[in-house]
Amino acid sequence: MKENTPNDETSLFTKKVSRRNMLKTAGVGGVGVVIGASGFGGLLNLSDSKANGQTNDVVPFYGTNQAGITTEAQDNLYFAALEVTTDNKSDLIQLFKDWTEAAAQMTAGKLVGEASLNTSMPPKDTGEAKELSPSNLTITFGVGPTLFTKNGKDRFGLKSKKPAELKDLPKFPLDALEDSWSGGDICIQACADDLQVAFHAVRNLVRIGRGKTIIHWAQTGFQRTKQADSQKTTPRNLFGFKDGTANPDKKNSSEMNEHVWVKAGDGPDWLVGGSYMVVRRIQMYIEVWDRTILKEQENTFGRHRDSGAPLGMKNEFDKVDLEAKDKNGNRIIPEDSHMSLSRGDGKAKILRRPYSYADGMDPKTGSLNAGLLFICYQRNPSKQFVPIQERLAKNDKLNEYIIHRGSAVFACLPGVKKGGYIGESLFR
Ligand SMILES: C=CC1=C(C)c2cc3[nH]c(cc4nc(cc5[nH]c(cc1n2)c(C)c5CCC(=O)O)C(CCC(=O)O)=C4C)c(C)c3C=C
Ligand SMILES: [Fe+2]
Repeated sequence: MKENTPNDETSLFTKKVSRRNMLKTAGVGGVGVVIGASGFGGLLNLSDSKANGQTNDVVPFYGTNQAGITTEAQDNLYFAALEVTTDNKSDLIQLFKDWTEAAAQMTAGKLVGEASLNTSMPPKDTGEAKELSPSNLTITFGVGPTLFTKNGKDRFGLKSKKPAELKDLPKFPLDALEDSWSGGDICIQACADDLQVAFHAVRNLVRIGRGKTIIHWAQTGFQRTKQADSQKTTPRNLFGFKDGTANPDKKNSSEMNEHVWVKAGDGPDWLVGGSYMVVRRIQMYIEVWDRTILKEQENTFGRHRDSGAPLGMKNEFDKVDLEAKDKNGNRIIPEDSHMSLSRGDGKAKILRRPYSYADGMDPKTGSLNAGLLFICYQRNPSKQFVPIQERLAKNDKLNEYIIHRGSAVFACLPGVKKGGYIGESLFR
């Protein structure tokens, strides 16, 4: 553990702006609130910093693409898959409008709706994020195949708009999928550097949707916090390995255009600027893994555990040579290792954005109920996730230690401009 370091001038200027301070600031009409900077020679004018968009933990909600896809992964996730219970298209459109307004408020660190002193009504905002900073909250909305047609019914007249790629994944060998962890008409992925902020976001959206939607399944997720790893090294999964090393570069827009964002000609125009999300809830047999010798663990992934380097190499980002042989002519990186199979010829890439989960213990076995909520984004699941998972499901050494329990595919909607609403292009 690192020692606490005293606040310095820089940290004062990057001090997080809490929802309470933002409200205070809004209430004084442009006159800045000065926070305790005396003695350090610096004053932070919250009004100015907010007006200039200088708060350091706000991810802009509006944009060409939705946030939460190429955004650097926050520490926590709250994911919900919803079922739509209304059959009324206008109600559904109004819901997306209401969600857009609330999501824009919450990601900016504000409360939902106007504050009210009416004690005869439930408050508009549920309150648990009141003093909390925006925490880099992102809220990402997606629509599942069943929003378009369910049990043969076209409830919202959207059937003709359904993209060919928006369909259930094929059944893979060893799948043990449960309905209670699969599918959904709509998904909400809320990510934040504070779990209470992420939970608050989903809770308030679900509350707004009451009478029109119900929760089908939900999952919290975590990774190491950036506070615990100030170097922001690649996070490790619950098997202790660095997970995310060979991801495409989120900051490289041409890579994102090639692998992540749907383009004109890929399918219906309403999804241009969106992306397909594949979610798999994968249970990890932690106790079995913990009894496995290190050499076998490393052969399973094809990487060294501590450094994250490809087997036979020293550093995490050293070039991978799947053909490299040892002095006996054997491959250094086993052909059935997770890296070898997931990489394949290296052409089909996905943007992985997974979170670990830990949900108590399995009452049947007494073992820890933990795993990975594997979330990935791509332009075309049939050409990206599916061929990779087909190779993994057949031969991956990792299959001895994991089991897929849930599966869902969503079309994540394009981004929204101020004045517009999420899903506008679909309902137009
Ligand atoms: C079908 C897609 C994938 C599933 C499902 C999946 C599950 C899964 N992965 C790990 C841990 C690691 N995965 C790593 C690399 C990696 N995994 C996939 C795809 C799926 N993984 C890809 C495309 C890659 C990159 C391959 C490459 O190009 O090198 C690694 C190695 C480090 C890294 O690059 O991130 C680890 C570790 C777990 C634990 C898991 C299911 C529980
Ligand atoms: Fe993987």
